[in-house]
Amino acid sequence: MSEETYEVAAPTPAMPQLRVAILGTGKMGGILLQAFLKNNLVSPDQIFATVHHPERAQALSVQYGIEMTTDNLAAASQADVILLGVKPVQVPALVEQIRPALSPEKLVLSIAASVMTSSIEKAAGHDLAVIRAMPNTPAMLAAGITALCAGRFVSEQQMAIAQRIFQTVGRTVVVDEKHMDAVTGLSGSGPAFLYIIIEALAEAGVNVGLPRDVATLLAAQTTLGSARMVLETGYHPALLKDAVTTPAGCTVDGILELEEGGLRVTLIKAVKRATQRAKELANG
Ligand SMILES: NC(=O)C1=CN([C@@H]2O[C@H](COP(=O)(O)OP(=O)(O)OC[C@H]3O[C@@H](n4cnc5c(N)ncnc54)[C@H](O)[C@@H]3O)[C@@H](O)[C@H]2O)C=CC1
Ligand SMILES: O=C(O)[C@@H]1CCC=N1
Repeated sequence: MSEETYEVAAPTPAMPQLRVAILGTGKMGGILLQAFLKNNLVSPDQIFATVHHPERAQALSVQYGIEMTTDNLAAASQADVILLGVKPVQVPALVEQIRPALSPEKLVLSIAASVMTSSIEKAAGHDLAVIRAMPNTPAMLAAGITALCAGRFVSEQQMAIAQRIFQTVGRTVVVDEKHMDAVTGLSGSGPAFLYIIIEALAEAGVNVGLPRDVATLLAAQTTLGSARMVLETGYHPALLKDAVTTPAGCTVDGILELEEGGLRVTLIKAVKRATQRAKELANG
């Protein structure tokens, strides 16, 4: 297995000096916040998070034992690394709001789909280090993958810091920014596509007589095991498929149905469509 594992994230050393702000602690921001705390990446007094509603800030503050408010500028002012976790269309207003806190020494990590590093740099009005990241929800189990790309003013050291931060939630891969919408359509949205496949396989199991819990277990573990085979053997998926397909056996009959139903083309279209939509999200 490679150094970067996906079952359990590579142990990420604590960064004792680092102070992190998460602005917009929703589904994805919340997953990241919990991972940072669980992995002792930073201690609770080094992390400052915000949400939109004061009541939610209060409740989450108690839940996580951290400073949690609705004051983005105050949170950003206290941090070295500022993670933008709001919706794409909300990013420009957020950057405008925290502009007084954006000095050239700070590192901005944006997980917003669609939003270009250049638009954040421009809104900051100076040479700001911006890294765009696209994590996915299996981050909750440290089984995610985060693609990262650097803006114009990012040093190698800052990219290394970003990788260490996102390694708390799984693997990381550095890509050119021109690929980020495609990454969004594939691995950002991908868990939703795969849950539908798992749900459908389980439904099929029920249809052929299995109890639902057994069918769901079989479908999910088969998906997990098959993914591990691709990652850990390095074999092409087609070769692994061939090994399952006994001549004149039952698998080939199932494959025929999949091809006739257009599963392959449908998945390609789904990723293409999600990629296309990812390009538009920054504009609402
Ligand atoms: N959900 C996912 O699987 C992934 C989401 N993303 C990106 O993460 C971002 C957030 O997505 P989700 O977590 O799914 O949405 P969400 O709606 O759960 O989270 C957005 C959060 O922003 C907060 N918020 C809104 N306005 C705010 C403001 N002015 N100040 C502070 N907080 C504010 C809201 O209270 C909410 O908690 C999006 O940009 C999305 O593209 C990226 C990768 C995967
Ligand atoms: O659906 C979305 O827009 C976000 C980005 C990738 C996953 N969720």
